[in-house]
Amino acid sequence: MSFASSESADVLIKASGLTKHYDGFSLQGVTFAVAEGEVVGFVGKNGAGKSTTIKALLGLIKLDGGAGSVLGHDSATLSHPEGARIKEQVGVVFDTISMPGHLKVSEVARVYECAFATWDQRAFQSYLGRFELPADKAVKDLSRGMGMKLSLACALSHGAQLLILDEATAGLDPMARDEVLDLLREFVAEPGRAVLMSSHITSDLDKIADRVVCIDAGRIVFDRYKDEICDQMGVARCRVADFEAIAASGIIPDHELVYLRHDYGIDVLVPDRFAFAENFPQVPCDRMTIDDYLALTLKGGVR
Ligand SMILES: Nc1ncnc2c1ncn2[C@@H]1O[C@H](COP(=O)(O)OP(=O)(O)OP(=O)(O)O)[C@@H](O)[C@H]1O
Repeated sequence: MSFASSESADVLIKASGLTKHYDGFSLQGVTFAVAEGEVVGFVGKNGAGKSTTIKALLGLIKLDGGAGSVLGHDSATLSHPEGARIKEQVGVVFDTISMPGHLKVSEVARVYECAFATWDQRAFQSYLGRFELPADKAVKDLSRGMGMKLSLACALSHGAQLLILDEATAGLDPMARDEVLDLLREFVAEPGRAVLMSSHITSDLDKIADRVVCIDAGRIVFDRYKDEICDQMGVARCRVADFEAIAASGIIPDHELVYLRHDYGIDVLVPDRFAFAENFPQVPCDRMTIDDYLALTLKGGVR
């Protein structure tokens, strides 16, 4: 298991040994941090524990063990009245729209104005324009993608310092997702800010994440800088004979030789694709994507 370190910059989110037991599922000592200036992608299979972790960090569920903190405040206190001021500084988007369906898009602002002293109506209007959201349409009549855009517009319009997005780009078309990624880049470019986003759309994370944290069955299985994965690593597309030759060469130590068999060959995780290409120029070795890395890590075998 590999863990990146966020200790040099200000830590805006900290999960320290979070545990939570449900019937048939447990979060098991989830530990990671998100530092100022970072976009951290939170990935894992369905039911791996991403939303549970996010809810625990936001103080929406009670932990059985460990502690979370958001902007330096204990997660457990965020749902108390004194946590309201901290929550103003956190923009949260879940994959479901949590606004009254009968409200028109233009009226949603009134609800937020009451909830957030920091509500910025001008910013909200500008996001409505940018996302081409129809002001006179009722929330219940929005498409899923439009609803997600509205939730994002709200999350970005109350002066948040931190964005926590749970599957927030699901349901958006590729162009809308690119727009949202641009917004997130703009957001995080301001000092003192960070983004934690869970997503199954790893191509989005390829484009924007600084780090990727992966959870599986309630445990963190890796926490790595994206550049380490995408710029340095590779996937060797091997025939059986290539695989045996790679194993025999010792260029990748046996206990690190992670592979995944397919009908058409064997994919091998290559820690340094440039060194690999020098040693095995005849074996095709692609740049590693986050998707490849997830598949190899979660489904691959170790020789
Ligand atoms: N309130 C609850 N009561 C019982 N079990 C729960 C509860 N909330 C979540 N779980 C269980 O916890 C596990 C993790 O769920 P969670 O929603 O955190 O997964 P996830 O990684 O966000 O999945 P997905 O990618 O499908 O959204 C699942 O097995 C789920 O059924």
